[in-house]
Amino acid sequence: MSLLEQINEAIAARGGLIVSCQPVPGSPLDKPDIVAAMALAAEQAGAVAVRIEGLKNLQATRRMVSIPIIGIIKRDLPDSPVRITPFLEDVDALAQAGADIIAFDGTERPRPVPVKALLERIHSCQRVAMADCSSLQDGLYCQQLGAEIIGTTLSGYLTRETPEEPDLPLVSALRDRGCRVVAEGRFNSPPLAAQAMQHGAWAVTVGSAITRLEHICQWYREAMQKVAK
Ligand SMILES: CC(=O)N[C@H](C=O)[C@@H](O)[C@H](O)[C@H](O)COP(=O)(O)O
Repeated sequence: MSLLEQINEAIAARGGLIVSCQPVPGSPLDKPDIVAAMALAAEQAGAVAVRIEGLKNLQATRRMVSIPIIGIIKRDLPDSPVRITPFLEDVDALAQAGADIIAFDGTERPRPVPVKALLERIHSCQRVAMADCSSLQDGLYCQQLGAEIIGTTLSGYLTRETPEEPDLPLVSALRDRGCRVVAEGRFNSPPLAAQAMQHGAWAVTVGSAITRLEHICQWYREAMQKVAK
C-alpha cells in the first residue's frame, strides 16, 4: 500500500489531524527530545502524521514515532523571502533523516531553486511532496507539476497583515480543482479544523494551538486582560 493510501486509511479511522511540532524558536521547549516527545504524544492521541522542522528534531522524532513525518527545513535567506525547504540539499537531507513527506514553499516568489526542480528531487528521493501554498494560483501550479499534497500553509503570510481567521475559501477552491488539500495555518480551534474538513480538506495541520505554549498563553492573557477591571 502506498504512503498516501496508508494515510487515507488512518484518516478514515481516526480523522485527519496532523500535528505540527514546531516550538517557538528559542523557547525552553525548543529541543529535539521535547519535539520528539510532543510528536509521540500526538501519535498516541490519534494524529495521522506530524510536521517537524530541522534535521535534529526530525532524527529525534523518527526514533520515537511510526506515523508519517512531514519534514521541512526553514532558512532565513538574505536574497529571497522563501523560507521553507528552499534548496535541493535540504530535500536530500530531509529524506536521509527520515521524512516520509517533504514540504516546501510552493509560492511564486523569487527563489534560489525553481519549484519544478524541488519537486523532481523529492520524487527522485521517492518521497511524497507537499507544496506549501498561499493562493489558488500557487496550488494549481504545484498540482500541475506533480505535487501530491497542496497545503494552504502560506495563505495570509505574503502580505503585511496576517488575518486572524484561517483561509477556508482557499481550502474549498483548491478542493474544487481536484487538489488533495491539507488545511494549514491558523486552524486554532477544533471547530475551525472541523470546518476545514467540511470545506473539503483531506487533513488539517494544527501547530500553534497544540504545540506553541507561548502563543496559547498569549491568547489567554489577551482575552483576560480585555475584560479585566
Ligand atoms: C507561515 C509558516 O511559516 N508556517 C509554518 C510552517 O511550517 C509554521 O510556523 C506553522 O506553525 C504551521 O504552518 C502550522 O500553522 P499554525 O501554527 O497556524 O497552526
